[in-house]
Amino acid sequence: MWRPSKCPNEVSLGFTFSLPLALPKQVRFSVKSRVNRKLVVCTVESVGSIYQASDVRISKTSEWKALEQHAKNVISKTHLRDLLTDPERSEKLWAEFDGCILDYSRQRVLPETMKLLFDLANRAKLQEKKEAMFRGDKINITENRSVLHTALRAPKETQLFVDGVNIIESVWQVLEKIRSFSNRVRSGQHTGVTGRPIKNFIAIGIGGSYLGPEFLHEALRTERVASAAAGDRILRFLSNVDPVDVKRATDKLNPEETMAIVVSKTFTTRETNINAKTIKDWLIYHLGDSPETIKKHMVACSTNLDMVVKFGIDPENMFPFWDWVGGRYSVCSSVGALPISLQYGFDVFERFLQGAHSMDDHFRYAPLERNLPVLLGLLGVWNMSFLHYNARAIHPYSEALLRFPAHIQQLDMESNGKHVNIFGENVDYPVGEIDFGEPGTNGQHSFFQLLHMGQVVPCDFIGFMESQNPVCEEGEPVSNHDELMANFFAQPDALAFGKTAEEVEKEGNPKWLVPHMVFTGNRPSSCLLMPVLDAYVTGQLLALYEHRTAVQGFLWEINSFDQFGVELGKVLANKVRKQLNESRYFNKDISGFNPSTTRLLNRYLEGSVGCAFEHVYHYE
Ligand SMILES: O=P(O)(O)OC[C@H]1O[C@](O)(CO)[C@@H](O)[C@@H]1O
Repeated sequence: MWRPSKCPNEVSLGFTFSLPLALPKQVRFSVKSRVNRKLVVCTVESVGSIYQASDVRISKTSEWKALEQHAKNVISKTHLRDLLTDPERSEKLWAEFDGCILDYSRQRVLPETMKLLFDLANRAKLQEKKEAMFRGDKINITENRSVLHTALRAPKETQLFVDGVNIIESVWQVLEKIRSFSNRVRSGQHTGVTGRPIKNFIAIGIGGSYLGPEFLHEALRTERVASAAAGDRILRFLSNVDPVDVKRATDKLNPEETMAIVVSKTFTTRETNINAKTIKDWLIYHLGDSPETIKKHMVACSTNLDMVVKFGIDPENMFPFWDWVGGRYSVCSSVGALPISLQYGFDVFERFLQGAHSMDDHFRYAPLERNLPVLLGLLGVWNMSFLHYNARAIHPYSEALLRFPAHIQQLDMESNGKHVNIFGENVDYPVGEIDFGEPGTNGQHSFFQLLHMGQVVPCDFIGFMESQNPVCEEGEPVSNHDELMANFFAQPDALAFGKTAEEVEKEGNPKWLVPHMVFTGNRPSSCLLMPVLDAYVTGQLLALYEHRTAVQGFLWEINSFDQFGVELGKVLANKVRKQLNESRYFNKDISGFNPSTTRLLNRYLEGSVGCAFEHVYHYE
């Protein structure tokens, strides 16, 4: 597939086209064309040979049809209760890598189903697409960008050239800068403006500039090595533009000992900019309005040096990353590296990178049949597109992963929540699940009723061989971690086997009550069993789920790496902001909105602002 790029500004060719060529690498050449009678010369570049407009669309291939038939004629007639009696099947539906075990025998599949899914993966050129991603081809075609979060965790000695630059060298330059800066702050060499050591950090960012680092921070907070390294330091996150979040983030912190880390890829995100401004004012109010205050107490992670400098942050205190790192894939860049290294030390962050890299290599090189992210991705496609389950849940049996479901929710839903394929055509099959989850056992006492008796939601159960914080309570039959894990083992079987009317009756329940107590079962899930949750394992887990999302996007032939869906709401908020400014301070009537919004806005304006500006600014 080919796309026009580098056209003169006034010309938008607005199309992509294919040539009957399948070239192995990206190439560029120029074409002359007449647009509005003007002769223009554009550079045209291949986005690689992985997508050809002339290819048969995935849902029209014989491999896709075979799976549809298989779902209808074979799988629909099976029940997990029966499938799980077959030891050979259980043995086959199991894969292991580097301490991580995936048992997918409770998925509604047979070994034959997996074979058909591998055929589909081959037909979708999964191997080539993976390779194109790792190689740095511009597979994010709508934004003309490479997708190289895997380069963020590549070992220092490796090389990867993108547009003539060895990006691994750039990655490690930033990591080394973070290592040295975090060492200086942690050792007290870099103090606050009043000379006090810095021991509180507020990471200001939203979406991908927040959820990944927060999940990682929570995962490490109770881990032995990381928590010892953190000492009495405090790391908090400020994401929501709700001023209440400012209160929560700054509550009881001494500004003299606090550093704000502004994390924004674009540095144009309204929520982050307002929060950064609010924290800047908070620091200035308490520490004085001198350039030193900002220099000592504010740093940034961004791709936008100009805006960082304009904001007033010393360019020396900016830790860059690159346009080939998508926001939701950015936790391994300075976005996660800086806050986590300040809180826990760089060594802990480096272990996290190593875990992620180990999973990257496995994803890149292991055969499909033993490849954990590929297996998870294929099962996702199977459940969504062939069995039509449109949601899925993640249940980590570890409180330390309490923010993991939220991170995966953004990662996956922002990536695969699409309605057109890579060619711009409507997809004629369901893509993009609704992801949600809670740590077990909390989820069990909340929404599991629906999972057992209501809609069918495929689940991932994530458990750990050992606890981060082992406790044995005298008089109890098992340790607290075993108690937790008893649930990890029980829930998938309860979902799979259910309980028949006959079984309920046998328990002596009155007849009228029986239907209320029947569990239909046949509800699919996967079990991931991992070693104790440390920085390395957290890295493995992250990469596993990042690649699962990519696999699904590759098979569905969608672009998992853009996010235009978040734009429309932002544009409308701009219009509302202008209206609020004009109505509140310049007595203008609400205009230009539909009747429902006009009514709501009028009602809202009856409320009090609760604070005042010194000078009212007319917003344009
Ligand atoms: O890092 P930035 O540029 O502030 O963007 C924050 C987030 O906003 C989004 O663009 C949309 O919500 C995310 O993709 C991104 O992670």
